[in-house]
Amino acid sequence: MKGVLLVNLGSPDSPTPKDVKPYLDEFLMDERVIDVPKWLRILLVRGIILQTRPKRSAEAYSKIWWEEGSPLIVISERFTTKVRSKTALPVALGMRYGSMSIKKALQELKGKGVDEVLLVPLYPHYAMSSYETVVVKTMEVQKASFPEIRITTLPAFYKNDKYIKVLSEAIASGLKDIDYDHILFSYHGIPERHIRKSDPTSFHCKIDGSCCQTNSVAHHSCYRHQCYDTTERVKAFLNLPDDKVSSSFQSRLAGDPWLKPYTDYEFERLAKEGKKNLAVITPAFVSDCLETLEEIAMEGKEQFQEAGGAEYKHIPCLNDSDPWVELMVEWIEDWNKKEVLPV
Ligand SMILES: C=CC1=C(C)c2cc3[nH]c(cc4nc(cc5[nH]c(cc1n2)c(C)c5CCC(=O)O)C(CCC(=O)O)=C4C)c(C)c3C=C
Ligand SMILES: [Fe+2]
Ligand SMILES: [Fe+2]
Repeated sequence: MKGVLLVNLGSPDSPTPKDVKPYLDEFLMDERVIDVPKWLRILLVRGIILQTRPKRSAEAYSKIWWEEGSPLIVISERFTTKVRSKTALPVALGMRYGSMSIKKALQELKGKGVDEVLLVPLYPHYAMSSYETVVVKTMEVQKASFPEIRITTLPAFYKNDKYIKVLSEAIASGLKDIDYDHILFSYHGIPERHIRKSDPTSFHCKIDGSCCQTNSVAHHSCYRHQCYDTTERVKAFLNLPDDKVSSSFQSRLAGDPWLKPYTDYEFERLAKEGKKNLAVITPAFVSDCLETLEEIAMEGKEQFQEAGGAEYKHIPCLNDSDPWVELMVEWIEDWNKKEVLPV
């Protein structure tokens, strides 16, 4: 019997340093997130980062936490409930990090007689620290505990026509509330090194981005190319003026160079260039979370206005909106009935 496993990133159990610390430990000790030798990762994560970050992150989580829990978890649960109500297949939700594990979700599916699973990493773009780590972890759990289950993975959908339509229409609806001078597409950043590592040709990806317009097999796994592609496709769908749209990368950790331009520098640059009214979209995330609600909707607004900007609007992620739920159900049914996956 077929079933569906939706996987998002995960959150701490509560916005306290006590619960944030083990969550960050699991997250940052992932070799696809901090990709250095294990001894150095232990030194960096446990010896340095976890000494101070849990308190700072807990404060940030406290600002956005809902009565029902972490926005990312609550939204993912609402999405799952809606998807479940529109398909006959069993649908389970797991998280890559934290207590809602992938193992528990697979156990739930197995309990319902499922032996063929469609794995849906809830990320539009491929990055080794997001999409890839979900796939690798799920395969590890499958091999160790559920050898009878066969897994098929939904490809990254960053350029799928139907996804671009749903995303563009959500953006168009958000843009009605602001007489914008500029629209910033802010994607979660990754260290520059990661896109080199994900390049199967070992020579295509250039750190300056000059490679991303040339067609290459490397783009199947080039996060930066895929982000720019999403921006271009939305721009074309909505017929947005070229000079009013740009892309940037947020949420970097100190240390190595990350993908540029950096979102926080862009807020300042755009305001200083005289852009008064700014709309910000965050398409690397399908659900609102710490990185969109705190870093972009709260901190970003302050940064933009302090630098001279006036109106500022963060357009929400797709969350549990009906068009997004319906598209996911369509992909699930295509796989269920025709073994077809979205391209
Ligand atoms: C080396 C560090 C990190 C990489 C690489 C990274 C990539 C990456 N992350 C997301 C999506 C999310 N990240 C979120 C939070 C978050 N991310 C990092 C670090 C890296 N992410 C940290 C330390 C945190 C925790 C919060 C903090 O201390 O700042 C979230 C939000 C989680 C939530 O509970 O709301 C998401 C979602 C992607 C898509 C990605 C690669 C493309
Ligand atoms: Fe992250
Ligand atoms: Fe590229």
